[in-house]
Order: sequence, then structure tokens, then C-alpha cells
Amino acid sequence: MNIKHIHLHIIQMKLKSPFITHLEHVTDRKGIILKVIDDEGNIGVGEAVAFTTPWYTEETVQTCYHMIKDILFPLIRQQNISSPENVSTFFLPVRGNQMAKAAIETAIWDLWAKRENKTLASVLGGKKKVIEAGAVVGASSVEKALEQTNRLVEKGFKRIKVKIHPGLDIELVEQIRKNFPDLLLMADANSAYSLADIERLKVLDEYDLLMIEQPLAFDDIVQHSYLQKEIKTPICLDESIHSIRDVENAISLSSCQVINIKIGRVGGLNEAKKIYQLCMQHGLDVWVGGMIEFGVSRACNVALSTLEGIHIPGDIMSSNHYWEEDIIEPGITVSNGQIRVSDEIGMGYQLNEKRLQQVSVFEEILS
Ligand SMILES: O=C(O)CCC(=O)c1ccccc1C(=O)O
Ligand SMILES: [Mg+2]
Repeated sequence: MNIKHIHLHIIQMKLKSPFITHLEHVTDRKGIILKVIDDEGNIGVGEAVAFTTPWYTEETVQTCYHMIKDILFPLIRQQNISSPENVSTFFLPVRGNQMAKAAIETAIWDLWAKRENKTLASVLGGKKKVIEAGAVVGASSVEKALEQTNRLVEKGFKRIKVKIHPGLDIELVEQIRKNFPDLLLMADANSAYSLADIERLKVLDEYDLLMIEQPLAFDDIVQHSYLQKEIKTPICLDESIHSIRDVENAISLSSCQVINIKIGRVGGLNEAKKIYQLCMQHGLDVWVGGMIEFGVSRACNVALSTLEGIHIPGDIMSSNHYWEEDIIEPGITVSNGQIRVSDEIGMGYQLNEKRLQQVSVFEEILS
């Protein structure tokens, strides 16, 4: 397999309603959709999931664009790629920039699956035909969060993740628990706490949370291991995990019991799968995280979730949760908290070219 061109689109869409965390209010989403085109004209599609500002990780839409165009594409252009598992080896000279790497790598997986006439899920080794969806609540007050939770539970979601930070945490979790005693409820702090907040975190420990995601610093693994010894709620690492080595370190320090895998944050599907395998060997739970993404990345998340052993519902909602109209067709739908896995080849969905054009703010073909 030989990549001749990459067709890049920067797209922009408004969220139906703002997604609120203590770090950022996301109201407008930009992203990069790219098509990799091989020497026979076959096309694979990928998405760079970085945001416009570096509030979640250091990458941005602009850094991804630069990396893809000026650094990463030249490394794979006209190279003989024998399997999508090898793409990351071409990127070895480049430190970091996982989301930019993942955008190209996932597109090559899609292309590969299409060339093999198989689904992306099956080339990854996934067997599940139906996956569990999970919803995320990012709201500015207890009342709004309760309202959103209500609506999502009514829709059939069995797992809800709620964004928390000091000041919007204990009462929020207490209220949701009171209203939904049996709900699979988890909290994501996006690094809003420090070890000085241990008493507050011990209060949260009493609400039977499925897990607490990234309570401490975005680049920490050591302090999470101190915290995990003090609380019974399993810690899940998100921001701290960029590679399999980060997971090895977290395992050896007992820093967490759960890993949130985001394909973009770890540099692609090959690394994501290796992390999944390591977690299975060591008895850690894994699930697939979300990035308020467009349909291409979401389709990859669905495919990854088909691996056996990923039983915790991921941050995977329907296309119409955030968007009036997604860029894939058909849109991803959730029914009774579940997503039926597409049996179409590749990522399982087609790009909606008309919609892609509508939301493109810039495009370029690299040769
Ligand atoms: O994609 C979603 O539905 C939201 C998932 C989410 O919580 C999130 C969204 C953007 C950036 C970081 C995170 C996170 O998991 O911390
Ligand atoms: Mg998170």
C-alpha cells in the first residue's frame, strides 16, 4: 500500500448546546477530516480530534495541520506500507503529536479494511455486534446537570459520566445518586483537584461511583498512586496516558484501576489495541473515551469498542447528540443505550460529501 495524496479539510460546526467543563466551554468545534488516497485511487478517511486551543492536551487544530502537512505526510508519502500496524514506525522520528499521527493512522486502517473488503471492527479483531453507549454531562449547575441526566436516562443510557470540579461536585453527585440509585455513574474531573483536596475526594468516595476519571494533574502518574491508596473508588486515567509506556508505569505504581483509551490521545489504533491488550493481561478495565468528535472519529471508537473485554460503556453518543447534522451517513444512532455495529466495510459509514463541503472552512490536497 502506497499513499499518494492526502486531501485535508478543516471543518467547523456549532454544538447544539455548549459542553461545559471547568477548563473550557465548548460551543463551536473545529476539526480536521482527511482522506488518504493510495496509488489505485482507494480512499481511507480519518479525523484529527484536537481542539482549537490546548485546554485538554497540547495539540490544536493548527498544530495538527502543520504536523500532518509538513512533517508526517512527507514521512509516509510513496512509502510501501505493508500493514496499518506499521504506520507508527514511520512516525518514530517524531516526538508526541499523537492526535496528528492518529488522524493519518486511522485513515490508513480504514483504507486497509476497505482494500481487504472487511469492516474496521473485524480487522481490529473485534467480535461484538452491539456495543454499549454512554453519555456525558458537562453542565454549569446542579440543576442543569440533573435535567440533562434525566433526559439521557429517559433515552435509555445506562451509564452517565458527569464533569466535576471543586464547588460543583459533592452536591451534584449526591443529587444524581439520590434520583438514580442504580445508575452506572462516574465523574470526570479533568485534573481539577490536587492531593490537598483529599478530604473532598473522600466524601465523593461514598457515592458508589463506577470510577473517578483524572482527578489529579494532567501529566501525573505518581500522585494518582498515592490517591488510589486513600480511596476505594477506582481511579481512571485519561490525560496522563499517551502511550503503552504510560500504562506500564501506571500499572507498576498502581496509579489506577481503569484506563480511558482515546485513539487520538495515544497516536492511533495500533497503540490503542496494544494498550487494550496490556490492560486485559493485568486485569485493568478499559473503555473508549470521547472527544466531542465528528462521525469519523466516532466510527473508529465504535469499531474499537467491539473488542471483547471492553464492557464498560464508552463516551459514545449518537451523531445527533452534539450535531444538527453529522458528516457521516447514516449518522450513528443509539437505541436503548446501545449501538448496533455497522457491517459495511471500512469504518462502517460513508462520508456525507455534501455536508462535508457545507462545513469546510479550508481545504488542501497534498501530493
Ligand atoms: O465526547 C464526549 O461526549 C465527551 C467526552 C469528554 O468528557 C471529553 C471531551 C473533550 C475533551 C476531554 C474529555 C474527557 O474525557 O476528559
Ligand atoms: Mg476525561
